[in-house]
Amino acid sequence: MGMEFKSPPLCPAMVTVRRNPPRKARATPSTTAPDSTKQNPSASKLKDIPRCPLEELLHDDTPQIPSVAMPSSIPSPPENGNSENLRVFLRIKPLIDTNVSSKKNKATETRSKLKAAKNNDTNKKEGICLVANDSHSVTLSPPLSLQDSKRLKTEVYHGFSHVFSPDSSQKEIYEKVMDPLVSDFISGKSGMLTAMGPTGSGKTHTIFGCPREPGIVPLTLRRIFSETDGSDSKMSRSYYISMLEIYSDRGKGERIIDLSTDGADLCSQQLTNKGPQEVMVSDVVQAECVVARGMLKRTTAMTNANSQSSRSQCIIHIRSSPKMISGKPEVQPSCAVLTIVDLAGAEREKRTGNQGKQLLESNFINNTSMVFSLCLRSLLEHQKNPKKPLQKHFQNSLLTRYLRDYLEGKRRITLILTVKPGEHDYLDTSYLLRQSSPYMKIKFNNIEEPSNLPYQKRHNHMLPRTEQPKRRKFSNVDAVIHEGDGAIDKPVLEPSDCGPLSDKAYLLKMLGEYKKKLQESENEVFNLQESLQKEKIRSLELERELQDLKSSCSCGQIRVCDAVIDQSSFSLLDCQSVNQRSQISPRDEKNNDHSEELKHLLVTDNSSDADVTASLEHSESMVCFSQSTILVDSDHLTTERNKFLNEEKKVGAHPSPNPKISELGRSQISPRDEKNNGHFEELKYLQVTDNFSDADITAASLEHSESMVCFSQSTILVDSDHLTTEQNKLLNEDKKEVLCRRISLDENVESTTIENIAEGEPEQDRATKTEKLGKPRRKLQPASSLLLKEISGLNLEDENEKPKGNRAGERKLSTGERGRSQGSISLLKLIRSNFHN
Ligand SMILES: Nc1ncnc2c1ncn2[C@@H]1O[C@H](COP(=O)(O)OP(=O)(O)OP(=O)(O)O)[C@@H](O)[C@H]1O
Repeated sequence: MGMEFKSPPLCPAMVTVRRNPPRKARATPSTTAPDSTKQNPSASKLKDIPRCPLEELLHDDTPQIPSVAMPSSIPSPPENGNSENLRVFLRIKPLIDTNVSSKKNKATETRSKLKAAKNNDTNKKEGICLVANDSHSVTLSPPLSLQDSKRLKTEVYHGFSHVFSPDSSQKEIYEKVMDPLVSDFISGKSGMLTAMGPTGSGKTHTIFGCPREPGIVPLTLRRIFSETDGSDSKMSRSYYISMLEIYSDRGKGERIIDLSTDGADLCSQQLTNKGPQEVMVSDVVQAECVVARGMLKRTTAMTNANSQSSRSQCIIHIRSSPKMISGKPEVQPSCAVLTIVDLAGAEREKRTGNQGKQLLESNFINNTSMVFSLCLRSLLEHQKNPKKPLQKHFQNSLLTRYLRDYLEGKRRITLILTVKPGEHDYLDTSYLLRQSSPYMKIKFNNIEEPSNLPYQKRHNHMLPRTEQPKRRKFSNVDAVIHEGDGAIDKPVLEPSDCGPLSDKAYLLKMLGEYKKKLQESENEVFNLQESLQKEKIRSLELERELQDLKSSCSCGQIRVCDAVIDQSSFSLLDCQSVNQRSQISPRDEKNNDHSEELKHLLVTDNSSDADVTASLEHSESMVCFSQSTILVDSDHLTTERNKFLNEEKKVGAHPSPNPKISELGRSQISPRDEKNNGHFEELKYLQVTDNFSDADITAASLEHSESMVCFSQSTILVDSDHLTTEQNKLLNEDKKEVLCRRISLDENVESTTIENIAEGEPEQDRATKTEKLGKPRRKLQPASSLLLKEISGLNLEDENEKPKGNRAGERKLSTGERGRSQGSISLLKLIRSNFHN
C-alpha cells in the first residue's frame, strides 16, 4: 500500500542548494507504493529540489502480508557442507499462562484485568497476534488499537529453521533444536544454543523445563549419557559441567557467580584465567543434580511479568574429553564444548512495573540483550560486506566478552526465540522478530573444529583476548590443573589432554608457590614471636634475680659491716673487698694481687637516718654500713669535701711513706660525731701482705687470732701495737710489705666507732662509753661474729711505735695492752720462718 505524497510548494523567492543531498532511500521489499515521481509528473520538475523523505520515515520496514518478499532473501538452513547458516528457531508460548495467574501474580492480573475492562470492553479475552503459518513462518498482526494509532501492519516472518506452535512439547523442541547440536558435540564439534526472548516468554522453561516437562538441558544430558552407556568402552569420554551466571547487583557492575559448585563470586579476571569450576559427571543423575543445584542458586525475582523471572544471564558448559586408556589418549576427536545460554528476558518498564533495584536490573538485562544483538548484527553486516569492519560491540558487556568467539562467527550458534502470542505482547514479539530474523543470514564459514586441540586452548580463544595473560612454556606438566580446579570432584587433565601448560595452570602453580611461601613465612614469624616471648620472660626472671642478689648483697654488707663496727669498730673492711674476697675468705686466689688498694673513707658518727639517707647522693662511692657508719670511697669525693673533712679534722690519718697506709689512714673519718669532733681514736695494726700458704695463714689466724685478722691468702692485718720493736724491725728489714698505721686517738674524746679497738680498755669503761653514746647495739651475724671476736680479742702492742705526728698526739699505751702481744710475736715468728723457708 503505497502512500501518495506531494512535496510542499516551494517558495519562489527561496532557492535551496544542498551540497550533500540525502541518500536516496532504498526500496524495501515489502513496499508496494508506486514511485511517486512516476505517478506525479509535476514532481519531476522538482527533481533538483530534494524531496522530504517523509515516505521513508513513515514507511514501516516490516514486510506486508500480501507481498512477502523475504523468502527469497532468507536462506534455507543448509543441509551440510563447510558453510552453514545460523539456525533460528521460534517457539510460541501457549497463550494461557497458568503461572502468571498464579497466587503471587493474582493481584497484578486482577489489576490489569480491571484496567483492561475499563479501557476496552472488547478486550475481555486477550487476542492473539502471532500465528504460525507453517513450520518455518509466522504471521504477526498488530492489535487494532496499535494499527490505528501507529499504523502498524501485519508482518510475516519466515525462514525459521522451525516454528514451534504453542502445543509443541519439550521433547519435540529438543529433537529439532538440540539433538543435532548434541550429535555434533558427541562427535567432537562444539556449539552454542542461546535462548532469546522477552521476559516470561518461556526461555527458562524451554532450556531447563520442569520435572514434568524436562527442558533442553536435561534432555541433552540424557542423550549424552545414554549415548555413552551404549558405546564401546574405548570410545567412552569424560564429561564435565560448569554453570555460571552473569548478574548485576543493583546496577553496580556485573558479577559472575559460579553456580556449579559453591556459588562463589568470580571476577572477570578469574573467569578469564581460571574459568568456572567444572564438575565431572559420570551419569545423568549426577549431571542433573549439578544443574538443579545451579538453578536453585540462580538469581530470580518476581516481577509483574513473571513470577520467577531470571535476573541473570545463565551459561552452562558441558565439556567432553576422551578418557585415557592405558595411559594413552584415544585418537578420537578430543574436547568439545556444548554451551547453553539462557538470557534474561528484555523487559519493558511499563509492563513489568519494575522500580528501584529491579529497574536497575532490568536496565542491565536490556543492555546485555541489546549488546548481544548488536554483535550478531555487526557480524551479519560484516559478512554481507567484508569491507565493513566487525564492530567490537562485544566489549560492552561481560556476557559478550565471554562469548566473543561465538559472536564473531568462529563457532556455531543456534538461536531459539521464545515469544508470547498475546496481543499485549505484540510490541515485544515484533521487536524480537524484527531484530532476530536477519540473523538467519549469518553464515559460519569453514568452522575450524579444534578437535585435535586441547579444550584449554579453545576455551581460551573463547575468552576475551585482551584479558589473556602471556603464555608461558612449561615442560613439566605435573601441576596441570584445569579450570575445574577447586571442585570437590574436580578432574585433573592428563598432560596429553592439555598439551603445554596453560596460562591458568601456570598462574595456579605460581599461586600455589606463593601460598606455600606465605605459609612458611607465617610459621617463621610465629616461631620468632614465641622465642621473643620466651626471651622476655627470661630477661624478666634474670632481672628479678639480679634485684634479689643486689638486695641480698647489700644486706650482707650491712650485716657484716655492722658487726664489724659494733663489735670492734674495725672499720677498715672495705665492702668491695669483702665481697671480692668472699667475705674475708683467706683462700681467694684471685686476690693475690698485692696492688689492690683499700681507699675508703669511713664516716663514723651517730648519723641520723636522714644523714644516712643523704649519703645516697654518693651512692656510687659509698656504702652504708649502719646508721652510724658510712664507708665512702675517698677518690669519689670532691676536693671540697675532702678539704672540708680535713679542715674539720675529721680525717685522722697518719702520714705514711706507704701510700697504702695513707689511704688507709684517711679512711677513718667521723665527721658527724660532735663529741668526737677533731679527735680520733687510734688504730694500730699492720697489714702484712705476702703469698702465704693456706696452711700458714690458717695456722696463724688460729694461733694468733687475738691479734690478727686474716683478710686473704696474701694479706694479714695485724695490730702493730701488739708487735714488739723487734718484730716490726724484722718485718721492715725483710722488706715485707708491712703496712703500719697509727691513728692517734684523742683520749679526751670518746670514740664511737672504734672504741672497741681501744685495746685494753676495760669492759666497764667501754660499757660506760657506749652508754654515754647511747648507740644501739647490733646483733652479730654468725659469720662475722667469729671474726669480730678475734678482732676484739686483739691485744696489740707496738713497742717501737713512734709518734707519727698525728694531730691526736702520741698514744699512751697501758700496761694491759702491752701484756697482750704474744699473738703478734707468734705470728711474726711464723711469717719469718715462712720467709726463710
Ligand atoms: N511452553 C510452555 N508451556 C507451559 N508453560 C510455559 C511455557 N513456556 C513458559 N511457560 C511458563 O511461563 C512462565 C514463565 O516462563 P519462563 O520463566 O520460562 O520465562 P522466561 O522467558 O525465562 O522469563 P524471564 O526472562 O523473566 O526469566 C513459567 O512459569 C513457565 O512454566
